[in-house]
Order: sequence, then C-alpha cells, then structure tokens
Amino acid sequence: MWSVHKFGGTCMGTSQRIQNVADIVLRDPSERKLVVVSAMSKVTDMMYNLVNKAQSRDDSYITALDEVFEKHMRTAKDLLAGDDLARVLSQLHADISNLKAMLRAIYIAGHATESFSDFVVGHGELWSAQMLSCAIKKTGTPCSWMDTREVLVVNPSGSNQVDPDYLESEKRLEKWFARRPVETIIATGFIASTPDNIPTTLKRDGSDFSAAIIGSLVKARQVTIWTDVDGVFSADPRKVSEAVILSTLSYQEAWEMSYFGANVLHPRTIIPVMKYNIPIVIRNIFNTSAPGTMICQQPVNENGDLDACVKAFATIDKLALVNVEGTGMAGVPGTASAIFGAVKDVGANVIMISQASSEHSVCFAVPEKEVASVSAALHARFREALAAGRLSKVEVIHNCSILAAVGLRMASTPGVSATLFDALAKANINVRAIAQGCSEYNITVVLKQEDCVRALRAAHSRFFLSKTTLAVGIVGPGLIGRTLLNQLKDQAAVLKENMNIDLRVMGITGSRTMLLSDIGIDLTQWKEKLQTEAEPANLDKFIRHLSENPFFPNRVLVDCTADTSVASHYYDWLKKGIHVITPNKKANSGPLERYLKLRTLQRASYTHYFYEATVGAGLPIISTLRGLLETGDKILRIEGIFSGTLSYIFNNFEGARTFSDVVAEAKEAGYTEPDPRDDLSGTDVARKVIILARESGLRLELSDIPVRSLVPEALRSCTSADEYLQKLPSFDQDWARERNDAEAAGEVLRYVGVVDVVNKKGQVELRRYKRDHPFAQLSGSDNIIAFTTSRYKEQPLIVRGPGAGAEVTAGGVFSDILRLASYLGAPS
Ligand SMILES: NC(=O)C1=CN([C@@H]2O[C@H](COP(=O)(O)OP(=O)(O)OC[C@H]3O[C@@H](n4cnc5c(N)ncnc54)[C@H](O)[C@@H]3O)[C@@H](O)[C@H]2O)C=CC1
Ligand SMILES: N[C@@H](CC=O)C(=O)O
Ligand code: NA
Repeated sequence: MWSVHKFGGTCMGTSQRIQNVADIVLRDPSERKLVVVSAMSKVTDMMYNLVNKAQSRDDSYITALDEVFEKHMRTAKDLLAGDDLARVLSQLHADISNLKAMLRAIYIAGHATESFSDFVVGHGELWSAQMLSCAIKKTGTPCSWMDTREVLVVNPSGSNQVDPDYLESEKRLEKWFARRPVETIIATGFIASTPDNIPTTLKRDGSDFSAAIIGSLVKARQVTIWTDVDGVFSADPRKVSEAVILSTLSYQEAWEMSYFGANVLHPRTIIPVMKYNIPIVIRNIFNTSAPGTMICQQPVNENGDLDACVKAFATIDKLALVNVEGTGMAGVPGTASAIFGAVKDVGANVIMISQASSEHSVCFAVPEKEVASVSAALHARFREALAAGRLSKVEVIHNCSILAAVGLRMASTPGVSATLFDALAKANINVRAIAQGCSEYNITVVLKQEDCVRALRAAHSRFFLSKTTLAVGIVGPGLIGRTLLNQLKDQAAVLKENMNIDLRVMGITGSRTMLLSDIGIDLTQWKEKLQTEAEPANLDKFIRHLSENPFFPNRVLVDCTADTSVASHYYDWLKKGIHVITPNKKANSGPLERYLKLRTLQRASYTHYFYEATVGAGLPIISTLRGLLETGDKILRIEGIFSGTLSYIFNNFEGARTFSDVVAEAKEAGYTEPDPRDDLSGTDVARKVIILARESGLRLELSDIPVRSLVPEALRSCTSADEYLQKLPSFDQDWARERNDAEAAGEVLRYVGVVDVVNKKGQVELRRYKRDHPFAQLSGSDNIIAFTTSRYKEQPLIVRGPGAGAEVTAGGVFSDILRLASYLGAPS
C-alpha cells in the first residue's frame, strides 16, 4: 500500500532540510511511497513577485529572477554532485531562460493571464521535487519525480477554487505508473492541469490538497503532512499556555477547527481522503519524536476509548454583532431572507446567526470591517418597517469575538453547554449571543473582545485540564499576609499536583510599595523583591493589573489589612468580577447599609466573597452558622469568647503575673489587632458579634452593641499603641484587684460576646464564671462559641480552639481560597 507524505515549504527551506526530508522518506518502511513537496520556503512568493513586477512594467523582475536562480543553484550544489547535479542545473538553466522569455512577454503586454501566472509560479515545485528526488536517488534507492501537471486534472469552480476530476486524474496516474514502475516517487504539490492540459494551480495551500487528492487516487494507507508544529493544539498556544496537542481528531472536528483559523488543514484537504477513510497525520519535521495529530473517521484515545466530547477551542476576533429586532418579524415569512439578502448585496460574510424562537430578533456576526456597510444596507432595506415600528431597531454591537467549542461527541452528550456556560459565568464573562447547529459539532458564543482570551482560558481549563487557575492579589503583607504567602509557597506544588489548582500571586501591595508580576511572583523571594523591585503602592493600578491580565480567567483579591478604606472597595471589586477573601472585619461590621449592599451584590452575581477568618480566625464559625441557617435551623443565641487576645490574657493572668505583661505577650504572639486597643476596648469582639448577628439576619449597627471597654479612661487618648502599652503598667494594680475578687469567689474573669437573636440584640461584657464552667476551661488563645438553635436547644453546638494567631488565621484565609477554587470547578 502507498504511504503519502507531504512536505511544506519550511521543510524544504534549505539544502540541509531537503536532505533531512530525504532521510525521513528513506526511513518510512512502506513498500510504496509517494511524496508531495512544496516549493522551497519563500519561493512561491518570489515567483508571484516576478509576475507582478513584470506586469507592472518593473524591469527589476530580471534581477529578481536571478535571485530565484541563485537560490536553487546554490541549494542544488550543496545537495548534489556529479551527473545528478549536472542534470538538475541544466534543467534549471533551461527553465530560467524560458521564464525569462515568458516574463518578458508579460512585461511587454503589461498583463499576465491566470494561466501564464500559474505556469510561472509552479516552477518552485518542479525544482524542489527534482532536487529531493536526486537526493534520494544518490543513496541508491530508485526514485522518480512526477510533474503533477501530467496527472492531476482540475476544473475551475469559481472564486479561486478548483474541483479535481478524479476519474481523468486516475486514468492519467495509471498511465504514469505504467511508464515508471518505481516504489518512491516525488511529486510536485500545488500544480495541476486543466482538462485541456493548460497548467494551473490548486491555489494557496494547494500542496496539502495535492497530497490529499493523490492519497485518495492511490487509496493510500495514510497521508502524513509534515509541518513545523507538533500537531493540532486544543487551543491557540499563544493564548492558552496549557494547550495540549490532540492525538486524534475526527474529520469533522478538523474542519471545524480550521474554519476557526486553527493551524489545521484546509477543509477541502480533508474531503478527498475522508471518502476512503484515509487517516491524515500532522507531524513536526523539527521534532520527529512527537507523534503528531491523527485526523481520521472515528478517533479513539490511547486507552482505546472514544475521545473527549469537547476537543478544542478556537476564537475569532474583530467581529461585530448585528441585532435586528422588532415585533413585526414574528411569523412573517421572508424576514430572514430580506435581512440576509441585504447582507449578501454588500458582500459581507456572515460568521454566525442566532434567532430565538420568539422570532422577535435575529442577530448575526460579521467582520468588524464589514459592519458599517451591512448596517447601512439593513437601514435602507428596512426603512419603512423601522418607520412604521414593525422593526424597533437595527443595532450594531462592536468589538465582539467568537469563542467556539469544537467536538464531535458533544452531540448526544448532555451537560456540555452547561459546563461551558458555567465556566464563563464563573469567570464573570457575559455572553452576548449563542449558536449551536443541530450537527452539534460546535457551540459558538459571542462575547466582548476584551473578555475573549480569558473566556478561552476559562473554558479550556474547565474541559481540558480540569485545572482551576486563580490569579491572587494580596493586600497587606503584614503578619497574616506574609504567613499566608508562606503557606501558599509551601502548598502550591501539592495543590497543582493533587487538585489541579494553579494559584498565582500576581501582586502584593503594602501601604507604601507594591510588587506586580504578569506570570506569578516567585514566593521564595517575594520579600526581597518587595524591597528591590517594588514600585510605589497604588491600589487602582494594582486592581487593574489583576483584572486586566487576560490569561487568568479567575481573580481573587485577599485583603489582609485591618483597613477600612481597603474594605470600602470590595463592592467595586466584586462588581468587576474579582472575588474577595478577607480576615478584615471592617466591611462586615461597618455601616449596615453598605454591608447589605455588598451582600446583595454578591448574592446576585457569580462573584464570591468569603470571610471565614473574621470570626474565630481559622475556626469554622461562619461556615457552621451558614450550615445551620441554610438547612433550616433557627438560631436562638450565639454566645462565646470571641477574642483570642482577651482569652489569652484572662487564661494567663494568674499568680504573680501582671496584666500589662500578659497583654504584651499576646501582642508578641500575634493575637492582637494591629492596634491592641482594638482588642482591649472590646471593639474587636463587638465587630465579631455584629458579623454573626448580621449573618443570622439581625440588622444591627456596631453602635447598637453596648461594650465594656478594658482600656482605662486615662489611656483612651493615647496617640499610639506604643504609648498605650508603655502606660499600661500603671493600671496593673487595679486589674490585680478585680481578678483577686473573682478568685476569692471561686470565679474567673472572661470577656464574652452574645448574639441574642430572639431579642434582636448583641452584648459584649466582662463576666465572672465559676471555675467549672466550660468558658473557664480554656487555654492559650482559645475561642469558644456556643450556638443555641432549635435543633441544638438542650445542649448547644460548640466550636472551640485557638481563635487568633498567624498560622491559624492565614490557614483560615487559605481554606477560603481553596473553597473559592472548588466553587470555580476544582475537584473537592
Ligand atoms: N492576628 C490574628 O490572629 C487575626 C487577624 N485577623 C485580621 O487580619 C488582618 C491582618 O492582621 P495582621 O496581619 O495581624 O496585621 P498587620 O498590621 O501585621 O498587617 C496589616 C498589613 O496591612 C498593611 N496595610 C495597612 N493598610 C493598607 C493599605 N491601605 N494598603 C495596603 N496595605 C495596607 C500594613 O502595612 C500591614 O503590612 C486584620 O484585619 C485582623 O483583624 C483576623 C483574625 C485573626
Ligand atoms: N485580635 C483578634 C484576632 C482575631 O480576630 C483576636 O484577638 O481575636
Ligand atoms: Na473562622
């Protein structure tokens, strides 16, 4: 059986490359080999250029022809020797002098007919085929070259297309074989003859077509197309770095992909081989170890299973969407014909069409450059209908792109479009129009051009790699921020390996400087870089950097500050589709109205806002409360010790220890707020009470919570935390007295918060508890939170554990990030 190969211009670019092609052909163990070659790279353009110069009376065509001669002479001399070289060179001389005469005639006439031009241009293939054939022959393998103008017969079929005459070509091919019974044949690609034996070409990219036609004429075992890429990618690798080479594609998938501009074969190349079920394999000449992509009837993957339902994604940019809308269209036959008739009259190419069954609007995409004339034509065509109100508008939506998911097995596989739209929604991408033919080979969506690469990546990662890529921006690399960065550094590889989650920290900003990266900051060096490569902090720029990088479909901002002004931006960020995660309590305990607006937006959008670490640090407090509420339990009361700092202080304020020492220890241990007075004043606990109260449905303001402050009156005016800490020892005696009083009664001091849902109020108090009370049993920075609910009435549900500290808090934030990743599609 025949094995057909095709080598393009790049493969034939130099003498060395031609030799390489010869070696590949010789290594193919098939009994009969037919090799189709293009002209050496750039030669076809050089040949067209000769014709153009001659017909525009530019006599530099003569020197340009000399260059063509030189290029081939040099290559032949490098590659060949002896008789073979002499034969090739004498043919080259003869051809060049013929061409000179012909170009002279074109020059005089100032015009080249198509057949003149085709005759000239086709020489590139004649020369490359002869050189390759000699290069093979010189190894002792019998080889002939074939001028395909002698065998391939085609008929012109309008607008730069030809139709092969298979019957006539087959007859001529048989005759050719009878005259030259060799096993290895080098055939010219691209060129052919008309039925009257006039030289013609198969038009641009015609060599692939030649190989496919010849493959079908000889009923080849396989047609291998050699090129300079490893095969067909699942998406444009310049846009999706994780795009993978597809091992197989069906014929239909290949032509869907090629329609969308993927580097695949022209659909017409597929048709001849498809008829006989001949596989086409695309392989890389520069990487022969890559197996390439096989295009065949019924692809199966390496395990012998049918292939994935979505094979690949492709995009087309620079489109405009035209929307023709009006109540007068429904049930009126001929409307579509009138619309598309007008579009045809201006010669525009319609790329996709969509009409909902209500028939009130038809929309279609055309290239942006054609939309002005399309719009004018439609306005003219429907002037009366628009005036009479039967049509309400002919609207143009500029700057659109198409994203298409391609795959044969989408047909009859439920859930494909749901998955696609879910991936787009989660990346906050708005879909303007949708089309899917009932062949179901492709689902096409129209989106804003600026969203296109992000959409492509979101869809590709969901289907292809099930990988969730998340661009992370960290605001506030203080204690919690830097601990989180360390945890991310240590865990990133594991997440990638085990859960297919790719977390990239794209920026870190403090209040003075920020560090930005387009691909992700190296977390082993962020601290040094924040010193050496940072720029002045600018939160707007930081957000733009995070949100405008099209390569990361999902973005999350992690606010690790305690700053109110940073928190005031969450609304805008969520609105932009940036998810927000934070241990900062300011937004949820700030003005009620702003909080409600934020939560309403978050509930209405696909953007997420997580804040588990705002209460009880890493302890599951918010999630426990949510779980109770969402499953229909009724919260009656939440009571507990919500401050790690105050818990630590009262757990350790014993014996001879002074109050001020224990406060300093709590700060040193990283339990306190940036300003410890926020803890000691009770404000931090009040904020947590407010957060839980609002979560439980109460509409309370921070000022509604009565608080017993532990900051002595005299120290409330201190201008800094340091001043406060310095002056605190002078109140140690007062504290010792309060503690001793409690001790004498067999009690301990505990600072507690209460959310009284039944009575719709909150409290924050310093209370005394008997030594056997659960609140008296705590140690370290423990929080304890008791939920009394309809279901947990006799015995409350209790969560207890360290409720402050860098590692547990950063861990809580980190687990919110992973929760987000799983909401976005990562495996759970
Ligand atoms: N320490 C703990 O145990 C817990 C802390 N939290 C919360 O975590 C957050 C961070 O706490 P820490 O790391 O201890 O504080 P920190 O003071 O060590 O870090 C905050 C960082 O944010 C930076 N920053 C402040 N305003 C900024 C702005 N506008 N833009 C950029 N950066 C800004 C500061 O320069 C600092 O580097 C706070 O909201 C705190 O309430 C929550 C639960 C537990
Ligand atoms: N400063 C806080 C930290 C956690 O929110 C505390 O002490 O609990
Ligand atoms: Na928590």
